[in-house]
Amino acid sequence: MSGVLIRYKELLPITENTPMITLHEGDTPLIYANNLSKKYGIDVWLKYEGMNPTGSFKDRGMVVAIAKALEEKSEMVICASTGNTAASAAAYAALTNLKAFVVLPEKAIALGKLAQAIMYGAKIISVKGNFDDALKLVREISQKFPITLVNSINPYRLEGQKTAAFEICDVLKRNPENLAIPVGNAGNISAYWMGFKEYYKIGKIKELPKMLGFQAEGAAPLVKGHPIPNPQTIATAIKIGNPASWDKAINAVRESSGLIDTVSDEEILEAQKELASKEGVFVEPASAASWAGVKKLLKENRFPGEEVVCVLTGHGLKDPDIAIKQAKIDISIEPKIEEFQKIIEK
Ligand SMILES: Cc1ncc(COP(=O)(O)O)c(/C=C/C(=O)C(=O)O)c1O
Repeated sequence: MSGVLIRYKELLPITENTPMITLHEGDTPLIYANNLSKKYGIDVWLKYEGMNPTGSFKDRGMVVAIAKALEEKSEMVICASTGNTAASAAAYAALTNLKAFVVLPEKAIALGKLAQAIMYGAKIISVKGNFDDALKLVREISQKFPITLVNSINPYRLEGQKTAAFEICDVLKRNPENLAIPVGNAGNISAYWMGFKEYYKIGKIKELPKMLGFQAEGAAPLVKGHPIPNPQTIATAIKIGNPASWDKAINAVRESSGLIDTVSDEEILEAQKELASKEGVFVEPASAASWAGVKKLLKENRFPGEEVVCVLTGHGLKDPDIAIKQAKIDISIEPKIEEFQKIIEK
């Protein structure tokens, strides 16, 4: 049987009472980007987390958080979300007959994610504010009501998400030299670092990678060094002004001698297009921040080394609006072969 709970049982907080649930999350592709590696002169690997059951890396952590909630006889779960946590919580709650409340910043959720939360049957609550306001509210709710909070402040979330670091090392049979990752609420960069350190401790890898975190220019509290009250970016998944795992993320960057930097919305959209058109890997804008950041470092001659694994955190179909806005329908013709003839002869 596949799934995160089974595959890394010994390294997860699993007891004999933990229900071994799964939507067959994890074991996502680690793709060698031939074209990008050739063009940019470094080895580029893509960890395609969009291939998880609900289309983002959130499933890794959610399966552990929901399994532990069931073990603790919880009947309701809640999360604030920019969309992917909500989609994942709704899916695993559906699987396990838990009631899920998802609290979303109004008018800021990508279409695909909203569709998922609706179809999986979550109770959708839209708040008049941003993600940070929503997170503050759900923290208060989970203190006051018998509802398990499943945001990445729930330690079981990071426990599950660290398994992506294990998978990368298992496939490469070593640690990667550098890991590039988008940073919003900062749980994922913290979870990867936790995973690499655990693998190092048990002798599975001989060295530790540098952690290269990237935030959107208009939503970069970790880079600016203070919360951003009104974060702005087209990459709605990382439109977060006050990350819950702030200290863990800074610690991961510091301990790994890595860095945290910003990328513009333009650089994000360019990277999203390049990943799709050059490697056939379609990711949502926030995910492309990892590749956009590597390109920025290469351009400024600051890239540390010769290899990188870019974490591509969510599938491109999550945010079709953004993708369609980038495209233009090239040609419209009468459905006649002669019309096509004119095109191909140009
Ligand atoms: C596609 C995608 N890429 C990157 C991030 C940033 O990860 P963290 O730095 O661990 O927050 C998110 C985060 C989304 C939420 O926080 C949510 O869904 O509420 C994401 O969906």
